[in-house]
Amino acid sequence: MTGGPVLTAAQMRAAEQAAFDAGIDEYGLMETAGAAAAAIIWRAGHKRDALVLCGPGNNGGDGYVIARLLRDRGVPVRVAALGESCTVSGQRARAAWGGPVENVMRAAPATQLVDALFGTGLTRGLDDAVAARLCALAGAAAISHAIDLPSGIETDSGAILSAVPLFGTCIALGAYKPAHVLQPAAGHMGRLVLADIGIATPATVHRLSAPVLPAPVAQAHKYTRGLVAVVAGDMIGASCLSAEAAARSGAGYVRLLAHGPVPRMSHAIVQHASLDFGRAKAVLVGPGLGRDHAAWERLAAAAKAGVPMVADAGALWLLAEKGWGDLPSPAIVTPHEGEFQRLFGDLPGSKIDRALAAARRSGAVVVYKGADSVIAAPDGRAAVASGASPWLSTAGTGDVLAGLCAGRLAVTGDPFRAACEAVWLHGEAARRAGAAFVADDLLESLPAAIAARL
Ligand SMILES: NC(=O)C1=CN([C@@H]2O[C@H](COP(=O)(O)OP(=O)(O)OC[C@H]3O[C@@H](n4cnc5c(N)ncnc54)[C@H](OP(=O)(O)O)[C@@H]3O)[C@@H](O)[C@H]2O)[C@@H](O)CC1
Ligand SMILES: Nc1ncnc2c1ncn2[C@@H]1O[C@H](COP(=O)(O)OP(=O)(O)O)[C@@H](O)[C@H]1O
Ligand SMILES: [K+]
Repeated sequence: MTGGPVLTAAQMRAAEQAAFDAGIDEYGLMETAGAAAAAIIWRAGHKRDALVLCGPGNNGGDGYVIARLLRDRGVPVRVAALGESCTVSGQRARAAWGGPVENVMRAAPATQLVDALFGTGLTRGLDDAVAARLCALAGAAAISHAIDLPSGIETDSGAILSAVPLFGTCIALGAYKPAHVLQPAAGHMGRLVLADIGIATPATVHRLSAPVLPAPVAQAHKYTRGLVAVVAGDMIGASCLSAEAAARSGAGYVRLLAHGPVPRMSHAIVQHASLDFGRAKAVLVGPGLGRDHAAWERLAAAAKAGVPMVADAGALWLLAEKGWGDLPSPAIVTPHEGEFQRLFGDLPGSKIDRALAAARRSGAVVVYKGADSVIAAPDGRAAVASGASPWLSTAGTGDVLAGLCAGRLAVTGDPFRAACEAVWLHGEAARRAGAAFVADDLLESLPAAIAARL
């Protein structure tokens, strides 16, 4: 499940250095990167007039290469720079451009804007006047491209260091960087394209991609396909949403462990008043569980059963309050921002770093939810889902995700894979549900979302 590598600035520099050590020419790599970006820009804009903004480093160097190659294709191109180039490759690229270089602050707008001011070398926000000029030029352009990153964005955290416009396209060079997939930065890129620059980019963090899901084998029966036990609590609606999602996740059997009356629900979900974990391949605790002593006893009983567990909502609150104890292995925890803070406190670094640290500390796969959801495993792997529908920000969608995690865990037995599949299916169900949906509507979309990935 690899949707493209995600490398920090330092990891990207190490990948480039390894390529140089293996004999790749430094300026040649800039030419390759510039050519890949120019081809993408050409496809979008053809011969529409273009303004390329070039910074002092190698990102600016890419800009000079792009300007030259677009000019070679007959595009009316102007270049505007922020001062001189201060890298050897950047100077060479500027010399190869050979044309006039205007001042960024005075350059007139064009139909196409290419931002090659700063990339992974940005160390601080742009001066206010430069940032305002960048926003004005991007706003005046019909087509805008950011090279590697929109200028003003911190590569490793996705923080906005100075005013950044919304770019039509961002062309990531060689690998994605955390800012391409983390908020708020990712919200400044309409479309994200990964340009191959021909170097190896080994990574343990990837962008989440569409899974390939196995259909049941010919001899399958309901127990071989995985039985999910859902521990219900007083807020029974949430427990039912989770059970319904688990029942549409590809699992063979869902048992709802509810001691009180249950509202209308799929008749395929089997109800038990007692905590019966027999044959369960995964147990889900948390949605609708509550936070009282009875809730704690139900969580403790589920943990004691030794079945692979998904803990969400009320279970996370109780774990934060009373300590982790003996959480079964494997386990998946699915905190949103507030639950994450409560469980793990103020961890340093990006959302990816924090999710990885939490996974290491807890020994569980962590699904750190939000507009950018990070799925992290204790062994250091992570996948980042960005671009999910903001309509998901409605009550109960987390219960659906927790049910999907439990269902896929029962099917696969692999917590990282299960969590990745669940997050993808959740996002895909939301995409299919359209706008202004409620959490229940996601359930309707799940079978089609699964069918599309068989
Ligand atoms: N290695 C390669 O061959 C390849 C690299 N590639 C490309 O290189 C990019 C990385 O290049 P890079 O490391 O030169 O950094 P870059 O983003 O151009 O900026 C650094 C310069 O900006 C300056 N500076 C920083 N912040 C500033 C601010 N707010 N306002 C003003 N100045 C500021 C900083 O100076 P300083 O911080 O020291 O003051 C430094 O001079 C990468 O994103 C990709 O596009 C591709 O071509 C593939 C081949
Ligand atoms: N702005 C957003 N864009 C995309 N996905 C979102 C956004 N806000 C929330 N989500 C997703 O919606 C779900 C909400 O879960 P949660 O906060 O636990 O809600 P609840 O407890 O009400 O079910 C999570 O999967 C989260 O990743
Ligand atoms: K840039």
